[in-house]
Amino acid sequence: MHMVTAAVAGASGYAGGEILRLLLAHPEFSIGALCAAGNAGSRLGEHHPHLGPLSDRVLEPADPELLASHDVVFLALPHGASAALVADLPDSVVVLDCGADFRLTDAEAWSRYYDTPYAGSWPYGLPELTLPDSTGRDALVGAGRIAVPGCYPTAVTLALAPGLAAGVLDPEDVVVVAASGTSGAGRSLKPHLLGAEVMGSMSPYGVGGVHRHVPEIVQNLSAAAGSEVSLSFTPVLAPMPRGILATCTARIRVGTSAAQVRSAWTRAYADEPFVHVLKDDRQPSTSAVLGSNLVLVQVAVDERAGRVVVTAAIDNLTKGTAGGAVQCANLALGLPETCGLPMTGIAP
Ligand SMILES: NC(=O)C1=CN([C@@H]2O[C@H](COP(=O)(O)OP(=O)(O)OC[C@H]3O[C@@H](n4cnc5c(N)ncnc54)[C@H](OP(=O)(O)O)[C@@H]3O)[C@@H](O)[C@H]2O)C=CC1
Ligand SMILES: CC(=O)N[C@@H](CCC(=O)OP(=O)(O)O)C(=O)O
Repeated sequence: MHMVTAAVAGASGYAGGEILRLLLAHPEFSIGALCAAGNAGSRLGEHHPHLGPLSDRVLEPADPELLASHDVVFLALPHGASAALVADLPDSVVVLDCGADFRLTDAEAWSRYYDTPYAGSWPYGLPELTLPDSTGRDALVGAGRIAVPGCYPTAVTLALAPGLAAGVLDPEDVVVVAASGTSGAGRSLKPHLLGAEVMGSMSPYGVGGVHRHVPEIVQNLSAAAGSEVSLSFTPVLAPMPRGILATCTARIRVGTSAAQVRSAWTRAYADEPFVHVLKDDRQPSTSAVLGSNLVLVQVAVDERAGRVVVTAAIDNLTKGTAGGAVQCANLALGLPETCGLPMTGIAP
């Protein structure tokens, strides 16, 4: 097979930079056009000095004709910018959208949480999503368009879907608190994300069910459960560049043993290369998944509260965005799913 040519739109941003880091190590991809908006004309090294071999590459405007000359296009753009670009891309180009534009199947939910017009929905790029009789992978093999999940939805969905799909959890009482590193907010200047505001401090935001990942998580968990899930979701900003740690609890169905609960997760993830259910009482940490496509999960039963407590750690830029996108591109192209993806974190 010839090398797969890939263009990256949004190359100067955090997600675009991480996609390029992964593509540089991928044996089947060659890196084509690197596109940006206001930073078009500058060199990639100004934005991503860590991507040495690509330092002198000049960023170009994200022109559909240029993108269309590649086998694969990764879009890492702000919400609302993808639809106009893909309208002019032929079906033969495989497109992975890291933005939210094509993630939601419910137009009404989109308009409640986003301020751009509803663009439609594409196959959802979470291969390990546990559904009652299948996985999310089925929709992705050979797909031409894929909506890459948000970072919180990746962690929370992988934490809870096995228990909901197995029917051991009550879908009507799901509570999640998840902490994220600041790169999750992207690179553009945000006053509440200046160093002095973030360093040495943690703070919740989007409190009270208003965060735009609520409908995406509900969509995923409801598909796993086979019925509408009721979710309370609170994100927390943590003083670190990367990483998400999600703490997810749900009521265990009466009559379910602790062993039955845990086996829902060990069965679902037994053959998943990136998702590891931790043994004993070890807990996931964001440092252990840094730079990797791994998801570390622990499942504990709080017998007194009658609840499961599932903790999950990912790197928001790797499995939470760019790694997920490359994993989906592998599936779309018929390559081994793990091809080119980091299976280990960096420690200490
Ligand atoms: N950061 C994360 O952890 C995650 C991000 N995502 C999603 O990935 C996408 C990118 O996020 P992130 O990298 O963090 O954002 P950044 O703000 O860091 O980067 C945005 C990129 O998009 C480019 N851009 C902006 N507007 C346009 C436009 N109209 N046409 C073409 N290019 C444009 C910017 O170019 P320029 O520099 O020239 O302005 C820049 O390269 C978002 O949709 C985000 O929600 C998803 C999951 C997690
Ligand atoms: C820390 C932080 O600000 N995180 C982002 C989530 C980023 C993400 O996953 O992305 P999408 O925008 O692609 O949905 C937020 O809460 O908005």
